[in-house]
Amino acid sequence: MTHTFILASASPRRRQLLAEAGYSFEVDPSDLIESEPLAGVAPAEYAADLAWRKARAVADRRKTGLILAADTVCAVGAEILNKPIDRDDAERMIRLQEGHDTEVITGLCLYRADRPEWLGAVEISVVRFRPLSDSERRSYLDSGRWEGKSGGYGVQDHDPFVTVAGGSFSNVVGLPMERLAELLAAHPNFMK
Ligand SMILES: Cc1cn([C@H]2C[C@H](O)[C@@H](COP(=O)(O)OP(=O)(O)OP(=O)(O)O)O2)c(=O)[nH]c1=O
Repeated sequence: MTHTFILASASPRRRQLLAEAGYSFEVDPSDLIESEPLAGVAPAEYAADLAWRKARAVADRRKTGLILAADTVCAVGAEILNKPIDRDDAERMIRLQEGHDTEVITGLCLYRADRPEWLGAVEISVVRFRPLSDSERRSYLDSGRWEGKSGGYGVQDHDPFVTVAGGSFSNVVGLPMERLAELLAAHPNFMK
């Protein structure tokens, strides 16, 4: 079964995952300015809230249609890692994650602009981050592959220092495809 979504995202990874799974959709990014997490906010709460706000921003503009939005963050303990703002920030994030099992959390929101009604979910995967030598770290940071990616890495880029040790791979890349399919199957009336 295919569904027509409005994908409220500028992420090429989300676009690719949805297309590969055979969903029909158009792209209309939210352009939401992502606020930094407030102290004490749990990563799952933060990601779910941002996904909802991205969906809501597009729903307000479009007035009709089924909006799909997501937000992915990495977490080391309670510390939330968003997209690095520059190379130094990427280095800070990489160093924080080295030698740890980290969590990658994606908040997902399906929002019906015409009613309005929404469904939300949060998916958590575990990523194992091995320590890097100084020269490995430097050459990785020089590569710029950290740009636009939460935590400063892309598990899909096949960098040898990160592996998914638990949970969904697509969730780490930005969209938990299994969870999306479950949500749609569990709420058939939502689609009508
Ligand atoms: C951890 C990780 C994140 N990412 C990406 C997915 C997301 O594009 C990005 C997290 O930032 P997001 O704010 O979730 O998304 P975005 O700004 O790219 O796009 P939009 O808000 O318009 O939907 O990090 C990877 O590509 N690979 C990874 O391994």
